[in-house]
Amino acid sequence: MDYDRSKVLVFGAGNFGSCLADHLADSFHTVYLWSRDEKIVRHFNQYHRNPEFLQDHVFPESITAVGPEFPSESIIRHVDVLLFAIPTEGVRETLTALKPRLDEKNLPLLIFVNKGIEISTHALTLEIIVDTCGPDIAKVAAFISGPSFAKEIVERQPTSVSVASLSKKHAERASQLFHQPWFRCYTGDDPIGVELAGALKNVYAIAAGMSDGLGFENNTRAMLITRGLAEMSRIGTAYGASPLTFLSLAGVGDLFLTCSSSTSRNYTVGYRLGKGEKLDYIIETLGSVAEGVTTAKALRTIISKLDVAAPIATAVYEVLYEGGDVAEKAKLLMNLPPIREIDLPDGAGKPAQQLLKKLELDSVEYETTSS
Ligand SMILES: NC(=O)C1=CN([C@@H]2O[C@H](COP(=O)(O)OP(=O)(O)OC[C@H]3O[C@@H](n4cnc5c(N)ncnc54)[C@H](O)[C@@H]3O)[C@@H](O)[C@H]2O)C=CC1
Ligand SMILES: O=C(CO)COP(=O)(O)O
Repeated sequence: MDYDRSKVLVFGAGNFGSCLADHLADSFHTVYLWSRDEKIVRHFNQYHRNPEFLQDHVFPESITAVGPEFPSESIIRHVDVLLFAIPTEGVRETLTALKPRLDEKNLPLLIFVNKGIEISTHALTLEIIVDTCGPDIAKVAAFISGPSFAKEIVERQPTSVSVASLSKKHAERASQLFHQPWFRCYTGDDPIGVELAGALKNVYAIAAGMSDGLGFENNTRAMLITRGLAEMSRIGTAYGASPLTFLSLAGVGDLFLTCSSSTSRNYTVGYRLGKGEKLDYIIETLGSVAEGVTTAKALRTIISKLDVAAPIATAVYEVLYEGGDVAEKAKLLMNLPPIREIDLPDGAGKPAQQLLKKLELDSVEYETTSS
């Protein structure tokens, strides 16, 4: 596979699929952009603009929009890379249609950029890939996540992301494909952690938006980001992901971005809920996907199964799905009993042991709690 000039088929011509198609075409790759919307395909090929998303942007003429029919076997076998930029709820259906069209002896690189958990199965994308395409394909899939608003990438604002795969070689290939002076990629081997971080931060972005919508300011948002990160790491660690992944671009980087900007759809959903709007109306008028809404539901079940404390995610779920009042939930969160701040995995990192020893304070023991 020649990564100087690859042939890439992007699934999904929404904000992020269009943005990444633009980025890759600008790096001289041959790009096909699939949309199931005939109007987008026609308009894109004629005017090099997307009539629904990133409307102000003119795309390179070299991008070919394809659709609305599912891409044919001939185009799928013609490309080196398949890039999936569709919401998580559409991934199973897309991979099921894709599988019989793949050349098993000459697999392309599969890259996923969605940030969510499937609502009916509580599955991560890695699990959906195993279910639909088998473990051999899941082993070489790469996941890209991190603080990366589509609108800012098309403006070539300096951006960095995490790229994870169980296969080092494939993480490096995906990184090499996207890496540019305006777009840095950092590779890693914890796709589950990267996926969870990307999905969970959306739920906490809804919480941060709610807080701003209620009229709270910087202290409250900083508290939600920090305690949200603690919840994310706790859930991720219970899942078997590395706690350090939550300190990456995919973790704290994206959490910070989406909790602090009205460019985020998830933040916007929370903000409008905080202002008293109804969820159904917000979703109907948002014009784009906010994955945190479905992820909050899947996460509620995961939290109970793993038996981990996640009071912020639980409060978001209760507002979204049980008619909970935003201000009431905020009050309840603030009235939880005081707890120890940092949860440490068993036996790990007692704080500053050497200094405590020197000060003869090492016999003082904290009780370990995990709430
Ligand atoms: N917009 C952004 O800045 C970023 C988005 N993402 C993630 O990328 C994914 C896609 O997001 P956006 O492009 O922003 O959403 P979007 O709402 O702008 O566009 C989604 C696109 O996917 C299509 N789609 C939906 N369901 C589909 C299905 N079942 N089969 C085929 N196509 C389907 C829609 O028609 C639409 O064109 C989400 O998981 C999002 O969290 C990740 C990083 C940044
Ligand atoms: O994930 C994103 C940027 O990294 C986009 O966030 P929203 O989906 O909340 O807009």
